[in-house]
Amino acid sequence: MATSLSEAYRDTTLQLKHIIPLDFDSIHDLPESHVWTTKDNLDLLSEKPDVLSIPIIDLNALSATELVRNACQKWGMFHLINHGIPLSLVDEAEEHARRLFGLPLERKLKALRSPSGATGYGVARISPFFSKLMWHEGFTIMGSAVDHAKELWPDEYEEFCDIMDNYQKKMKSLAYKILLLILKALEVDDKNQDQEINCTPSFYQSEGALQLNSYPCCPNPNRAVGLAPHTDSLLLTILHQNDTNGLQIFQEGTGWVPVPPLSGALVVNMGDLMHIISNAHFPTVYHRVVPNETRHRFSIAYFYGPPTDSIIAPLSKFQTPCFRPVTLKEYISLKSRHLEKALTLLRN
Ligand SMILES: O=C(O)CCC(=O)C(=O)O
Ligand SMILES: [Fe+2]
Repeated sequence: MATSLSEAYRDTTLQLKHIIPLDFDSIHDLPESHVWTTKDNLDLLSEKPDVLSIPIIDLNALSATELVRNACQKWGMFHLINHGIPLSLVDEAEEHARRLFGLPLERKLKALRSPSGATGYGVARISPFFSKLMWHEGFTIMGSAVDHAKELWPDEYEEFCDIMDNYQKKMKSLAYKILLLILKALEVDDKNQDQEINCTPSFYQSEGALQLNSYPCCPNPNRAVGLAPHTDSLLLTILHQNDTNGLQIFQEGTGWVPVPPLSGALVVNMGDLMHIISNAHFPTVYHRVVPNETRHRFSIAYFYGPPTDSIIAPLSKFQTPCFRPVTLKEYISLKSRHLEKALTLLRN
């Protein structure tokens, strides 16, 4: 039987300190557990001014394929405008994320992710790889949010679920459109997509996950980290960020480049699987979030991938594949044990 995405994430058991976030409401100073130093990977000084910025692409532009190809090659990321997602839906989803994170900690803990689970309230999944904790709390949804939503709001969970369902549905069809555009940018002929993509026909029956992120105002942002540097595992991520800075991407030879929010736009970034499929022509984006002293940042990330049993490999047009084939399930397991080294382990 096919493995669902949440089952694929269920093979690790974590300690509670790597699940339960801080009670941010009761904290006025940065606790030692959250103080990062250069040794802990805190490298804020290399941040570059706003002179560099990732491209803005209009989904309906005649030259969209060309623009996507250039953006993916150089940045692995772009802002997307005219994406067709109603802004009212994005606003509603953000509003409900705020409502969730605004609950008292005791209430949020009712929906705590279980030690071997994939969904619910908790710290970032990458947390066990770092000695210090992050200034962040998250809520992960895979499929229906109903079980956890009932734990949060026993009598009024339906609206939250409806909005998250609708948001995921719309994101999924947008992600599919973007995938087709990217395949075109990689010069995969429409007719030969199944053959070119060296994996099972079910590749297009995608699975996705929704990650709500909250980064409360931080008493000492220069010594804290919102979300530690990482790459996203699946094919591509579509991100909404509220009007608060924080996201940065790492550019080889340049350093950390800020990705300030652009009103009405969504941020699209390549994940590890796209890096594999493109035979490393498109970088997987190494990114992080820095906290803010006066503003509370919220973001909503939709991670889009193929079914977990799909085999992922460089497109067959690449004569010298630099990665060996891998199922998504196997890749998730490699990543949860080796984080960024997982890709290196697949190198031919
Ligand atoms: O909050 C953000 O901008 C980034 C979120 C992110 O990187 C993630 O959820 O994987
Ligand atoms: Fe990410």
